Amino acid sequence: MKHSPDRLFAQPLAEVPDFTFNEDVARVFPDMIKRSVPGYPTIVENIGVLAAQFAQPGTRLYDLGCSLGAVSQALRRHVRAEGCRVIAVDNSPAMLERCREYLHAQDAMFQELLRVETIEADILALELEPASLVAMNFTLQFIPPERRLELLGRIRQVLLPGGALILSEKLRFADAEEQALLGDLHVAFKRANGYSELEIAQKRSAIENVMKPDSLDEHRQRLQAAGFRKVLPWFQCLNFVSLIALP
Ligand SMILES: C[S@@+](CC[C@H](N)C(=O)[O-])C[C@H]1O[C@@H](n2cnc3c(N)ncnc32)[C@H](O)[C@@H]1O
Ligand SMILES: O=C(O)C(=O)C[C@]1(C(=O)O)C=C[C@@H](O)C=C1
Repeated sequence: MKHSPDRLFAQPLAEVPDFTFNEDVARVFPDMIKRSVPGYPTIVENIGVLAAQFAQPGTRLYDLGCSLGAVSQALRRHVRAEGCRVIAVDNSPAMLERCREYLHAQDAMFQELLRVETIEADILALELEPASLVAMNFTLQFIPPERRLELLGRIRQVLLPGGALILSEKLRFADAEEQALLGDLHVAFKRANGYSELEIAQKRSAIENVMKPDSLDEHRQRLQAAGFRKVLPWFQCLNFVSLIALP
């Protein structure tokens, strides 16, 4: 599959539009997310490894906000429980079209083992069914904050005993000094990955109205309010974290 380097914000824009997961973003997304999210390849691969410990035979594994299906592909590489089915959901037609192509390319190796169904839908409107694993890799931060508890509550309701939610998010920090330092370190990460000051600034203004990160405390409290009994971070790199939440 052909994907291109991310130069979406390289030229000065008269006005920076709000960030959306459109065709332009879908085309450069593998490069964009790898250069923007510290630890992304490690997180994705290890979601597969963790999922293999929670997946139960004959159950559903959800990948909510699947984008190009990186997590679904990792699930296929690692989960060995019999008769599981991956349900990959995204509301961006551009993302989902490419996701289907990538998964199709992987079918030859894994179709027998782990079937994948892709669904173009708003996860807030989707009827969830019983599942042993739900992964939301950098998706909740794009859900309107006032809808997050309700969504997590519905996920908690469908999770089977012994299952898990794996939730990865960008973090904000209540402490101003921590916020400033980790924000600066994240900018340094982007710079080290070849983004210019202009690209970093324009991406920030594109994303600030659409992506609303929470603090780790807010995540813990909300997950507990949604009925999860245990929340444990298994990965953090700078201001990006991944949590395991147990029903
Ligand atoms: C940062 S990307 C996720 C990256 C992906 N999980 C991965 O690991 O490569 C966020 C995705 O969530 C999707 N999304 C945002 N809001 C959504 C919603 N309400 N319903 C379904 N998908 C949504 C976006 O279209 C986008 O593809
Ligand atoms: O915080 C940023 O600047 C990011 O680029 C983060 C982030 C994300 O966490 O999902 C935002 C959107 C992009 O699609 C990829 C990465």
